[in-house]
Amino acid sequence: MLIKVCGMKYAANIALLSPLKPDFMGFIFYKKSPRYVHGLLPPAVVSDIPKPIKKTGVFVNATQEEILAMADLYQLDAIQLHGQESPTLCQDLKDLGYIVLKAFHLKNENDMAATSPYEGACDFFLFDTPSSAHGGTGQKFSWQLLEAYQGTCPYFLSGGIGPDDAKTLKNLSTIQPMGIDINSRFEREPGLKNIGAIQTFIEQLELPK
Ligand SMILES: O=C(O)c1ccccc1N[C@@H]1O[C@H](COP(=O)(O)O)[C@@H](O)[C@H]1O
Repeated sequence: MLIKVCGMKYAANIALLSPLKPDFMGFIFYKKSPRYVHGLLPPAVVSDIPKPIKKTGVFVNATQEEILAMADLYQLDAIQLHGQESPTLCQDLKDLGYIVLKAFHLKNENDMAATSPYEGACDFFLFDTPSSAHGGTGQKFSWQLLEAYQGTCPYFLSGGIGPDDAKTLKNLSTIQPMGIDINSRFEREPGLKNIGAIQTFIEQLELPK
C-alpha cells in the first residue's frame, strides 16, 4: 500500500518526515487552505526532497498555466486535482510526464459515476469527503461506498484518516485502495505534522519492505 502524507508546510518538519520515506509528500497550492505553501516554503526545500519520494502539488480549479508554473518552480513529480478539473487537463498533465491524481468527493454511490470520463487520463483517483473547503477537513466518508467502485484506475483512500485507523486499514477486505493519504488528523496545527504519530501509524500498517 502506498503512503501519501499531505499538507506539509515547514522545512524542519519536512526534514523529519523524509527519512520515513512516504511514497508521496503533498503540498497545498490552494490559497484558501491554511496549509497553502507558496510564498512561505522556499521552493528549494521541496525540490531537494530525496527521491524516490514523489513531490506532489495539490490544486483546486487552477489553470494549466498556474499548475505548470508551480510544478516547474517546486520541481513537482505529481499533481493532485481537488476541484472540477476536466479529463482533458488531467490527460494534458499526464502527457507532460506528471503523475496525476484526481480527487472525487463521495456523498453516495451515484457520485462514483463521475469517475468514468477520467479513466485513462489519470494515474490514480483519490476518494475524499465532500466539503466546501475541497479537502483537508479531517472528516471521513463512508468507506463502504467504495465497494461499488467498478473502475480500473487504482485509487487512494483519503479524508480524515487518523492514527486510530491503522488496524482497520491493515485488515481491509472488501475494498482495495492502492494507497492512503493522511493529512489533518496527524497535525499539531495546520501544516505541522506529528512525525512520531506518523511513524507509529506506518509501523502499525506493517507494510512489506
Ligand atoms: O489539506 C488541505 O488544506 C486541502 C485543501 C484543499 C484541497 C485538498 C486539501 N487536502 C487534501 O484533502 C484530503 C483529505 O485531508 P484530511 O485527511 O481530511 O485532512 C487529502 O487528500 C489532502 O491531500
